[in-house]
Amino acid sequence: MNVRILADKHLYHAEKMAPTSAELSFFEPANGLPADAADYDALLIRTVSRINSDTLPVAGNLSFIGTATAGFDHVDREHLERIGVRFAHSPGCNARAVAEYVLTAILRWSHIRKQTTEDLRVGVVGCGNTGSAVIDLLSAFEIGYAAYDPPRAISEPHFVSASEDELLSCNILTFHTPLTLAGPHSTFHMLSSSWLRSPFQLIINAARGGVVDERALLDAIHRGTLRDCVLDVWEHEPAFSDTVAQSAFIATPHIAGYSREAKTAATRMVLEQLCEHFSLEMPASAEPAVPDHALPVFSETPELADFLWEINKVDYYDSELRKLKEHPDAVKSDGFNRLRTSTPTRFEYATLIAHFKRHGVKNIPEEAERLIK
Ligand SMILES: NC(=O)c1ccc[n+]([C@@H]2O[C@H](COP(=O)([O-])OP(=O)(O)OC[C@H]3O[C@@H](n4cnc5c(N)ncnc54)[C@H](O)[C@@H]3O)[C@@H](O)[C@H]2O)c1
Ligand SMILES: O=C(O)[C@H](O)[C@H](O)COP(=O)(O)O
Repeated sequence: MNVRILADKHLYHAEKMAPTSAELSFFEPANGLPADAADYDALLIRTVSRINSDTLPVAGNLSFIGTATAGFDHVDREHLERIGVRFAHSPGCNARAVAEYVLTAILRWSHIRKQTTEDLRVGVVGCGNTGSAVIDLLSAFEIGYAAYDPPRAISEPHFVSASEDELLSCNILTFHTPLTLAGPHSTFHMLSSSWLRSPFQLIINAARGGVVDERALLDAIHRGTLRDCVLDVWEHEPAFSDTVAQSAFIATPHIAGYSREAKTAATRMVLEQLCEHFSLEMPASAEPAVPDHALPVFSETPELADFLWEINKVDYYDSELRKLKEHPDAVKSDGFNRLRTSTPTRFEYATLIAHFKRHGVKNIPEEAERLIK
């Protein structure tokens, strides 16, 4: 069978990793789903393409849709089941990348705000792939945490969730749940004025816009019960509120999970499921290699927070996003999407540190060893 695949043109390395026997075509997601999408056998998307009964009323030839992402709130899975299309995603593909973003943000914040990490207790909301990776890094740096995930405690008897009271007594909250609009554990506006009655030093949302009520967040900042927030995701993405962005300690355009390792894994995982579905052979794929020019110079050993800030791209995304402020919504949304798709993706810390050592970079902080998995 000649399998015809239609893929988002920004799907990382799709052309290098797709089965050679399949025919691969691309679409520009900014223009919506192409009218002929259902003529293909398989569709590969990212979070920016919504799949539901309006965008894809009938399956046509399609028997497989895969999103090369961990989250799938952009896909109506019940609709796909009704029209007989298999759905696949890439669970855990970017857990480590998001965890490194969160650690970097916490260390940067505590460095600038002059807080010692011993005084921090981080409430991790949602302890699946990403929340667990965050906990691994917090543990590696001896930062206290409370693991809050009541649904997981129900499905996994060995997992004990922190109580809501324990969670709300933390000074930092970081969110790692899916966005769900209904059900007993719905997460829409999970962080609202009710939880924000408790004082917090820092709120981090690298899950989905909508999990955090931005209006309640701003109110808490204005009231002084919340000191700072770090936002990677926004309620009306790709549009974002200037006021919220300007109030944020760090504001980024949904790139917490954007490492080359994560992007490679995301594409690979979804293609493996596609190959299994169509009985195709998956070609061997190589891990991304760091280009030689990416070498920092440290005249003396920096603090870990500065070292990570220097070698990460969070600072770049943050300053570029802020430059979009006060533009009309269409320009901001376009800029937001462009920043996400045209910025060369970062490498994870373990890869970078190994590369620096190989090339004799001096004065790497000793604590950076804890980032090697
Ligand atoms: N910013 C980014 O780049 C980025 C990257 C990856 C994932 N995400 C988002 O983060 C979400 C989580 O990712 P993951 O890979 O860890 O998913 P996952 O499915 O492995 O884990 C999600 C966890 O959240 C828990 N949960 C669900 N409802 C909850 C509730 N009401 N209270 C507490 N816990 C709850 C689940 O029980 C589960 O353990 C994704 O769905 C996606 O939306 C964002
Ligand atoms: O859910 C996910 O995996 C993340 O939000 C992911 O980083 C989104 O990636 P994109 O849709 O931009 O490729």
